[in-house]
Amino acid sequence: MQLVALYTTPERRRRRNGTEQKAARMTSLQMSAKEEMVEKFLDAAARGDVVLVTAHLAQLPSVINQTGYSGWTALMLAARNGHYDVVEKLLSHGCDKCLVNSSSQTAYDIAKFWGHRHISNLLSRTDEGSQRVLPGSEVSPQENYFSREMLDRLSGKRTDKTWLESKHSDPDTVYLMFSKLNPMVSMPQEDDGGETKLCRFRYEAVKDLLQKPATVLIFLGVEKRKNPSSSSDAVQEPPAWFAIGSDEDAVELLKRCREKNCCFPKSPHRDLLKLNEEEAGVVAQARSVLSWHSRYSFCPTCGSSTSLEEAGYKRSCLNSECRSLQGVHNTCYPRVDPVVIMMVIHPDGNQCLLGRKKMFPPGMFSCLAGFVEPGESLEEAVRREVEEESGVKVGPVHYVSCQPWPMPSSLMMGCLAVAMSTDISVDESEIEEARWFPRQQVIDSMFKGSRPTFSVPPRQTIAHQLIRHWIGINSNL
Ligand SMILES: NC(=O)c1ccc[n+]([C@@H]2O[C@H](COP(=O)([O-])OP(=O)(O)OC[C@H]3O[C@@H](n4cnc5c(N)ncnc54)[C@H](O)[C@@H]3O)[C@@H](O)[C@H]2O)c1
Ligand SMILES: [Mg+2]
Ligand SMILES: [Mg+2]
Ligand SMILES: [Mg+2]
Ligand SMILES: [Zn+2]
Repeated sequence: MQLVALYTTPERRRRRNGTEQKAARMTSLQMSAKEEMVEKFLDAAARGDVVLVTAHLAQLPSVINQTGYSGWTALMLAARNGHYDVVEKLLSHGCDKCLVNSSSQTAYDIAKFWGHRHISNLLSRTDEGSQRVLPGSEVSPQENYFSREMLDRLSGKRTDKTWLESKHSDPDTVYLMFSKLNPMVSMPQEDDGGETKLCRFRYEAVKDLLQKPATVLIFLGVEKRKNPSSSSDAVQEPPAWFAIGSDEDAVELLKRCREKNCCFPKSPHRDLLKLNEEEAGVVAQARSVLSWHSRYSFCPTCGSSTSLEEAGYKRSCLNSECRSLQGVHNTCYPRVDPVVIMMVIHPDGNQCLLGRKKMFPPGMFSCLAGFVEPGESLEEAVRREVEEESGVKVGPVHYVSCQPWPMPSSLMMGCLAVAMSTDISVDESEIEEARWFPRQQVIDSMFKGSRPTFSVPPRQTIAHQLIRHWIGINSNL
């Protein structure tokens, strides 16, 4: 294993490799203020100056994962030099512990190589036996795309008709427009960083639609307060958000919007992954509830018509004799389909099992996944789906994090699992190919290193995050 030796000052650090030699030719005057700050931050981390590290993070939070000229992050430097308190501080600020240096080492690899066991334990909490390949809980919870909640759902208000009506006509209320389950968005312009944005409407622009019987209106929640202590917030309620599902012609709906480049995306699997994290969370909620309404127009118990209640969160049967009106029935409420998605680790701890479906883009491999069946635990669903799809037998299973997946309404529960057998025999009806991939090959593909032999799904998918998670916690030393 190749590890660059460590330096404690920016000057010494830059002398180490090609990039560094180039940087050494650069005087500090030529460095931009930002670059200089990054170098000072990295130097503080390498020296174990937790006070200075904290000050830099407060001044410029984006510095946290920067690598500077050495290609090492602050976490790697602190892990190299055994600075436990700096590692702890960086983790508590949400630093990315999966990043690798030019030798494909994570901070965990580095701490382990240099014998800082208290730090490698902090970075992964690895134990003996099967725990060796199946490390424990994350230091900070992982947040997946579609998971962020920018709205407070205020479910208690769903039955408060007076409050809801006052919010309908409130000039601050935000309405999102959906056609065939897709939100109206403005497509990226050159000057806005390539982000797709939701089109937001006010009451005046949509009030005629709210009167139409075919319109489905969902109360999504009120904006979470960013600074709850501010005095103006105490008197003013934060804006409420609603989603409108309309059956009007999409071209007519688009005419209502004054923004440029508006459309209803044709490919949700691609286009809904381009929103910012906050809007993605709102779309996950709205799209799943709207899709439930579109699929459950009639009572699943007796087939009668239903009425929409509780601000879009309930459908009640209109047949007074129906069983669904006695007691609580899950047919009346929006459905969520649980799915397990798993990163299966080889018993040697250094390879993982990935598969590809026929519909995947050429060369892409991903984690295996499957629907949880009735009366089945998460762990059993993982074992059954992996064996069905690849023939591999799985032992211990650990939950990592989950992701709402609004196509139309899955909850992806991400797990790590240890294989107990290694022979692969794929179920060709579901999977075209499954293979064991060595860690180095996965790192090369993930970080576009040398000669990637395959591709992984985009960062917005939990599959991608599970693969990164494994790279970050599992060393190949
Ligand atoms: N976010 C991600 O990273 C990610 C990655 C992989 C899969 N997924 C999602 O996970 C879902 C499940 O994965 P899978 O397709 O491999 O599952 P799977 O292996 O269970 O196979 C799917 C088949 O199971 C059957 N099935 C059983 N219950 C079902 C239900 N409630 N709804 C629909 N079909 C059901 C159908 O015949 C379907 O074709 C997919 O729909 C996909 O959208 C998301
Ligand atoms: Mg399956
Ligand atoms: Mg599957
Ligand atoms: Mg299945
Ligand atoms: Zn009924």
